[in-house]
Amino acid sequence: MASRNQNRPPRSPSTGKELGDENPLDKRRRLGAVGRGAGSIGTGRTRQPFSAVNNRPEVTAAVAAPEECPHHEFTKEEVGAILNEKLKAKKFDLKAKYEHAADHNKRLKLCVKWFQQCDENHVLEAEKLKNSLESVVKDALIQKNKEEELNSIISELRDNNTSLQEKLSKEVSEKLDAIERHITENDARITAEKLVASLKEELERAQQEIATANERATSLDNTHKRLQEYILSLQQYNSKLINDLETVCESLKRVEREKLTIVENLSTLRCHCSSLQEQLISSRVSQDDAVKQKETLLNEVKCLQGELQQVRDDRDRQMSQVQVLSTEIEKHKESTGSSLAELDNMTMKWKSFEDTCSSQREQIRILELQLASANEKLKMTDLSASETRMEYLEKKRMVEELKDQLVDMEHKLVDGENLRKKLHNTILELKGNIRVFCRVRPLLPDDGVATEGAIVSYPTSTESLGRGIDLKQSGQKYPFTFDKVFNHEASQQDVFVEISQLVQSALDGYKVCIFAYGQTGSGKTYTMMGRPEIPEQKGLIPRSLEQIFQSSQSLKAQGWKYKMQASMLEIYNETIRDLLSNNRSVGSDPTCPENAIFGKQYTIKHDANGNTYVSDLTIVDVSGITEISSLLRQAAQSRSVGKTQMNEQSSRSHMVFTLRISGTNEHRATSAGSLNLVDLAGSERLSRSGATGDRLKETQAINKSLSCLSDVIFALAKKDDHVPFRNSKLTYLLQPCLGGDSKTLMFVNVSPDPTSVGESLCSLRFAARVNACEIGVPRRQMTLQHVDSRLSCG
Ligand SMILES: Nc1ncnc2c1ncn2[C@@H]1O[C@H](COP(=O)(O)OP(=O)(O)OP(=O)(O)O)[C@@H](O)[C@H]1O
Repeated sequence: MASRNQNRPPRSPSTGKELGDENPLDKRRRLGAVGRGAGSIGTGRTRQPFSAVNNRPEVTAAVAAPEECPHHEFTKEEVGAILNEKLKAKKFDLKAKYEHAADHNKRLKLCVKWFQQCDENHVLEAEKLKNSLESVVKDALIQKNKEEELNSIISELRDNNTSLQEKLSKEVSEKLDAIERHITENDARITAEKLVASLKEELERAQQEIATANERATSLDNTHKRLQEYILSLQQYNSKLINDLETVCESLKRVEREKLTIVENLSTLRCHCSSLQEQLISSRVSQDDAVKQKETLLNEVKCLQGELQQVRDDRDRQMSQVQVLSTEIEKHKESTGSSLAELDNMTMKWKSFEDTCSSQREQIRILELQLASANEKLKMTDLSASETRMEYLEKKRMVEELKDQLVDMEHKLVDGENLRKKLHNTILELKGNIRVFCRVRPLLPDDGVATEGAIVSYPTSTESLGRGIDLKQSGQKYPFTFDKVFNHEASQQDVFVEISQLVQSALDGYKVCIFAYGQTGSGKTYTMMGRPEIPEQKGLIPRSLEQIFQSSQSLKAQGWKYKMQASMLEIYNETIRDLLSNNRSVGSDPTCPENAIFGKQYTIKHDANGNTYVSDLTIVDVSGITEISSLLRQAAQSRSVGKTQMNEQSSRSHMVFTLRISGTNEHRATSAGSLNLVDLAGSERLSRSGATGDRLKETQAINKSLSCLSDVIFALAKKDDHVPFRNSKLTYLLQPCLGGDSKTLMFVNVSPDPTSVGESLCSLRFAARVNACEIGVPRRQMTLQHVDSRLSCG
């Protein structure tokens, strides 16, 4: 700032204007004033103010009354005004003109006088100035010397000054730089301060975050510890399970060995039993003979006793006769009057009677001997009969014991089989595989006739008993093993027994999916739905629902309450259709556009828990089997069915029945399970189906979605990163069941029809692929509060 003032030109002290801007008259006046001032100093006269030095409004007063003020000082403008003044009076007003001219003259005189005075003053001043100039010149010489000195000093000073200026400019530039630096530093400091402030905020935030993170870390640590404990307990449980598994496997082997020995024992026991039964029968026969013999002997004895009695009666009678005769003889002898002839006669008679008596006595003795021997025989027979009876009772007891053993063994066998199934299921659950059951339907009247025996057979070896199936095609045998194989004799109840545990787990909070796959007419709909109106022919869907309702009723005693919601849809030609919608006309042609429910989107969505939802789908709250039965009837009537060359009533769509089960318990535990039962449309070769028009379109859509299903299965089996679930509505709908954490079971239905052997082979190969698929360990959606938080799971 100082340097800037230094560079400025000097200002006039009176006007404040810069002197460089001063006009020449003002300059002259200023100099005059200086001169007058100087003169006044030199002459000692009173200083005459020269108003030209300033432009104050004295001018007007001077012009107005010059005659009244003989020392009036004229300004340039006044002089100019007086000189240029013209006559303002009228042309013919000479008096006025004269007065004006006199006045003008007066003023001019005054002006001239003032001018002369000024001039005198100037002369005086000039002299004074001259004198002073001389003294000044002297002074000037002195001054010049001084000036020279001063000049040298000045030049030195200039040099100094320049160097100082340079220094100054340098310093100024440095200072400017420093200022700039300072500014930048200031800016930087401000930004740094801002940064510091923001950093402080961030620090605070970070500290807060650290604190929360620490809290989280501690909680995570706790969780980690708990998890580690849980993992440890799981590992222990796992190792215990593995140990259990090993022991169970060993016990299973032992059980199987025992089973084998039991089976052998059983067969030998059966043989023994049958021989014993034969013996029993023969002993019964011999006992019967002995009894008969005894009876005949008893009859004989009775006859003989009768005869003996008769003989005894005869003897007694004859004895009484003899006595009568003897008394008569005594009478005759006493009377001696009877004739000797009569006496001889009588003697003869008596003798003959005596003979008869002795012969009869002999007969009696013989008969008594016979009776004794018969009695002996009877005793013997009785003895042998009682022995036989004893033997029979002993044999009977043995048979009973064997029967008990047999029942025991059969129970053991069933228990062993159940244990094996349970272990097998546990192993599968641990492996996370899709389970596959195979079902072969009986031959139907419309099926072809096999030329070289049946195409389906079942191996009888212990390891594949009930699990193996062999398919014969062109003389070659293709063996397959599944988790269970049901032959054509298996009833609906036999099939249901095997899946009842799986169905039960839906109540326990698991997602369960059962679907039936197979060529058209192989028995999928029969297996899944059956004929609900005939009790023995009810399929898996009605049976599962009955079981679920019964179990939910019995679980009420343990404080569980369940809410169940049912929905049913079909995927027909890649379009979802609501089977429970009341807006839909029943039994109608699926290809007819009038059957579409306008405005309904039916889009499939999966949530984070792997639950599937279909928008706009009718969901019905159900609380009993009667409601379900009517829903199933409604759905069956709405389903798209058509006749094909392979099946009278062929399902032309994939049908999905879903029952969502949510349970709550008094202890605030909750479970959320679901049961998905799927009856797929049947695969069929276009060449065999004989389909045209809409049927052809349907068949193509069915085959495409089933091929998408097989693509998904193959990708899962290969553990591909990308599984094409979205390629079809069916696979996208089944995504949580195929690629998630649900318990999934597939039924592969096989037709024993020899003309379908190619399709059956394809189905069995596909099923074998499915059986090898690992989809993950089933996860239970269950929360248990107040029990053990570690057991809570999604
Ligand atoms: N286990 C069985 N016992 C008795 N009859 C059966 C059995 N399985 C299937 N059937 C009969 O076979 C015929 C075809 O069965 P179903 O309609 O269930 O086949 P599908 O595989 O569902 O065929 P589509 O895929 O064409 O619908 C029906 O008449 C059914 O009653």
